[in-house]
Amino acid sequence: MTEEIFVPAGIAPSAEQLAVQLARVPYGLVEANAGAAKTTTLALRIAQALQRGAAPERILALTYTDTAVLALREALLRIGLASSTVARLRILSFDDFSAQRLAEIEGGGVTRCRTPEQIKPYVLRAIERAQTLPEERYPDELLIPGGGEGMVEGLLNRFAVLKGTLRLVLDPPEQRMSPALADELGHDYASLRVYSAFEFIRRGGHPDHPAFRAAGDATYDLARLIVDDELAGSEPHPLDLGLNLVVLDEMHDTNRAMFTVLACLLASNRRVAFLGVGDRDQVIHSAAGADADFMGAAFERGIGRAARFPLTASFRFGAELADAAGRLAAKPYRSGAAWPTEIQVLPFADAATMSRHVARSLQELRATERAAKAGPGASIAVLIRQAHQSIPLEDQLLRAGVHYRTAGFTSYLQRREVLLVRGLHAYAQNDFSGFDAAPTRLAVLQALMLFAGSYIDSQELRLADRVEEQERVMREVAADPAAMPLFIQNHILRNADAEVRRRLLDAIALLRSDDAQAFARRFVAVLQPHQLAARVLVCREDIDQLEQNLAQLVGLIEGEGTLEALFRVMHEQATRQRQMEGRNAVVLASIEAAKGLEFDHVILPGLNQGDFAVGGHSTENRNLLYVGMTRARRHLSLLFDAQRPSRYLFESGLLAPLDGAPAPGL
Ligand SMILES: Nc1ncnc2c1ncn2[C@@H]1O[C@H](COP(=O)(O)OP(=O)(O)OP(=O)(O)O)[C@@H](O)[C@H]1O
Repeated sequence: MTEEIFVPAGIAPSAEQLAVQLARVPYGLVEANAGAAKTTTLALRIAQALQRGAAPERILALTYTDTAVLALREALLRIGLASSTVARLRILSFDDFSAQRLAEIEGGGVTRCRTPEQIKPYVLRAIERAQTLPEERYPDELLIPGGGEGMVEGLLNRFAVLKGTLRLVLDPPEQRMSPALADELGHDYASLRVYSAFEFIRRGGHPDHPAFRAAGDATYDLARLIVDDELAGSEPHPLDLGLNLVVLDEMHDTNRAMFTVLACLLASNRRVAFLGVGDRDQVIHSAAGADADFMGAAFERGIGRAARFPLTASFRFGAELADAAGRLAAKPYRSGAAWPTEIQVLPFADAATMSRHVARSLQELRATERAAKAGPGASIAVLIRQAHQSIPLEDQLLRAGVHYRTAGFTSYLQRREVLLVRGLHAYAQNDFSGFDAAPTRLAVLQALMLFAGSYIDSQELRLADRVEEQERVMREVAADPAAMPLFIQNHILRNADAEVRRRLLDAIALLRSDDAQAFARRFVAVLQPHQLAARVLVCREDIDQLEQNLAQLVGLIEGEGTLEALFRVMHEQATRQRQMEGRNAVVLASIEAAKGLEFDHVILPGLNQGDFAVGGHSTENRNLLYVGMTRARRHLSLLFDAQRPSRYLFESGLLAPLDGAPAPGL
């Protein structure tokens, strides 16, 4: 009997795609380049399973990120599945799926912490606990200067690797931990001791479930239950969902904990088939132990023999871009698209000129589209490496009237440090009328509180009442602009630590003087944002970004001339931003946030030596450019500082080194 084949809308599947769609193998794997239709082919495989009679609830699609969840949903709708059917499929990120299963097992009640700042108090308590345990045999190893504040980020990174790799779960050391053993395990003794104290605190208090979970913890906790054989006796098995099909997108980002859950999932659903897809050159999350080998030999070793399917050509872009991406990633790259992709590589004298160029070309493009009245305009993304790059860009987009939305970071006008400065200026001028919406005034108060050191943002139950009370009072104050100055004076500045208060008051005096030149020259030195941020934020990258954000903000004064004009323009821009239309908006996003998506035009500004390869050349930095440039369908623009092009522009063959020129830098 020949089977009925699902026929998608809009595309004619290639023979390679059909082979995957119709496969009847227990396990299938596809390793293929960006744009080679991996997500679309997963969607086709799902559609075929539905065609064969599977109920949507018996199909599970897993991804690494929330963006990939959206990309898969869109691919399913694009090939013609009804939205009511797509809504019934289980499409989840790995961590959300694990959290859902654990909620079934534990009965819920576990708080999920979303930011490192929310976990910070627990890490500090773990350091304290590790240092004061009476049975500690190497107390000298645990002497940490300065109360451990500066170590929180590094510790969290090490915890993520320990959890992602299940290092201490699969291979528990037989002897008691010692500095020599820690060394053998490839970690330092202090980190491992603080890690056990942290896990003790996280698990403490309740017999059935932990107190809280941060990103990755749900997958780790579920993997632990599996490794410790704690699910084996349950009837039915908590991972037996009667599934017919499991698909996994972005499989290159799989770590050991995820793989353990996947293996158990496939073993617990008797009649399940599996299809995983990925691209080794898109690994940008190796910090949590991601290892592309789980698509390779490790799959065979851990789960079973898999049929391997090719998808050899990119449907997203033409041969020029396939060629450049192939050179960058040093692999063969074919294009199967019926159109050429135009690539522009443009040098600029500085970031301001570059931003003006981007805004002007987008303005012209939208005007041409409007004149042609040809339906929805092209999809456009400006993809940036670091959030602070958005400030001159957003400033120019707002001036040019280009509608945009941000992804992966908040718009610069809403960032905490920018709200802090705008709030200090309004306080200095005793005029909050520029903040015309109560939620923005509330955000200003929260930013001031945060940097003054009086903001409570904690998941700890003993602080819950205080958090709620603080929020209530701030909401009340924010409702009335006239109440802002007194509250800032009496509750924020007065309660701030003496050193911080001095800096804030100096900054206010400088803003009150209305002296643009003094502002440009001295504001950063007076406010000392680095120290201000280091007291409250956890990640070095966030602290650096905050400092860079303020430097960029101060730089905007050049275009304005007076302080009054600068802050008035920001108020006006914030109002204009609230009125922007979502439809046809340009997407201004981090590269990470655009992974899995595609756009007709992609603009990548800032391909400069020293800017793009944050922290120096690494595979992850190269992969970020690979991910960014392969989002483009028809046009790709790479913009760089004429004096210092990134070495990746040479590696991708998009810039030719001049004869006798020095070797390109980073
Ligand atoms: N048979 C086909 N004919 C024409 N276009 C196709 C075909 N199959 C897929 N496409 C299109 O190719 C583009 C890339 O597909 P898709 O997003 O699935 O690639 P991908 O491999 O998942 O990419 P990435 O790894 O970069 O996220 C999409 O626009 C999709 O609609």
